[in-house]
Amino acid sequence: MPVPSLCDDDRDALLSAHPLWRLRGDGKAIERTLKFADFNAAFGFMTRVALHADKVDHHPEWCNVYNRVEITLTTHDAGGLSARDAQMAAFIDAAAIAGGAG
Ligand SMILES: C[C@H](O)[C@H](O)[C@H]1CNC2=NC(N)=NC(=O)C2=N1
Repeated sequence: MPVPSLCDDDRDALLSAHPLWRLRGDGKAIERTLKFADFNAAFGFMTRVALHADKVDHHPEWCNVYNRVEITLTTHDAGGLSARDAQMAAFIDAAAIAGGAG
């Protein structure tokens, strides 16, 4: 099902509200790298995000190496960024703080 993509102003607002995220070169995604104390903390964070992602049917692209988690958010159904990515970035930022991410 198609999802509306963000206009330029809404994309800029997303980046201002979530300064730890950077716009990917093609403008169609945002990225953040998080570092945790150890693998246990990183995987605990990923588990919380995964359960939430499945509940809201919006799934991150990510990579984990020990205590590092690299996350890309984009909306495939929009061909770029949508409000769903803003909502997911907010959830991830809160979960990152709770998980002690640096
Ligand atoms: C059918 C299902 O609702 C869709 O494919 C959902 C699943 N998860 C998704 N995740 C992301 N990141 N983008 C999507 O467009 C998307 N669409």
